[in-house]
Amino acid sequence: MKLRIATRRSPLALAQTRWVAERIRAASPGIEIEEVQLVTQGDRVLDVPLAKVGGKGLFVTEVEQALEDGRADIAVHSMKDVPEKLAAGMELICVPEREDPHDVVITKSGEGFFDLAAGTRVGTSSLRRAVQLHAARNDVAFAVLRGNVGTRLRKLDDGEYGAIVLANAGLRRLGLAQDRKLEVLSVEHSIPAVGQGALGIEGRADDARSRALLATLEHGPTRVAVEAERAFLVALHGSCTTPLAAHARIEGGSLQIDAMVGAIDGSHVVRGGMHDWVDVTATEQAIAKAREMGRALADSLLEQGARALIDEARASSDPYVHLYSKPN
Ligand SMILES: NCc1[nH]cc(CCC(=O)O)c1CC(=O)O
Repeated sequence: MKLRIATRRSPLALAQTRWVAERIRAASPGIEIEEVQLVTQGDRVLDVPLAKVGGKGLFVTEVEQALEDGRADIAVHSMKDVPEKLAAGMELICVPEREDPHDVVITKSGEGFFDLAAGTRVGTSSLRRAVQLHAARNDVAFAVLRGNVGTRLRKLDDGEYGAIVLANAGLRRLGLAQDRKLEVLSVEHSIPAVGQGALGIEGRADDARSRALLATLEHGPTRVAVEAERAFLVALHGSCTTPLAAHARIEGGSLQIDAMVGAIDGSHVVRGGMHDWVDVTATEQAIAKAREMGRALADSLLEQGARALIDEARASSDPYVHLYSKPN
């Protein structure tokens, strides 16, 4: 029996794909797994901020096409890069257990974000990160930072930046977290991106065989949390330049969601949180409730004026001009 997995060729995408492959093999000994490696549009334009060239779909569309064409059975994505809507007939057929979802600040000498000297150049292309960190410290200078995780770390090592901000999950998956001086940012200081740290395994909705092969990887609490975050995202329908965050987790039988939407100039942030009990053993009901909570939290941010912030981000020809020292 053979399973073909479509994947991007970046080190992180390959690490994620091999993490999944290893677990499928453990659950179904004797299965043959083939990697179908693809170079996506998103991989070809690595020097431009992602938000400027068309956003999330860039990494996913060409991988998804391989599923539609029948060149692959499943595709492993970073959940963070999965667009609001998948192609017709496609589903997230498995959501494995989440890695650490938090953002981290990495420096060469190990000082924390609050110890950085005023004026320090902080590398991140994420307006979500910049807006939230600006709220905590308006005296550092944000600068665009692109490239895959290895490239970004090299730019820190080369002294182009005094600090950089990345997802801990990517570092950990690449085995790069342990030899780095980093500070994990709490949800209080930086609410992670929708889906951060989770994987989304996409397949054809009618492909029962792939779904069965992945059944042991499915992780109920992660699925429920991700569904809440994605319902929030869909309700607000931000563009890829919207400083927007939502993070959900299950704590003691309760689902907690925290979310924010910010102005691209960092002048204004609306935030909110919500918690309610969920029974993750009754997954369908828990998912329905999680989605309702995500939508309700979106409504509460809309009541606080989130729409104007989202529209402003969408209309801006250069959303980086306000908070970034050297827009490009
Ligand atoms: N936007 C690129 C991207 N997509 C997923 C990850 C990291 C892993 C994850 O969030 O699951 C990263 C890099 C980063 O934000 O540092």
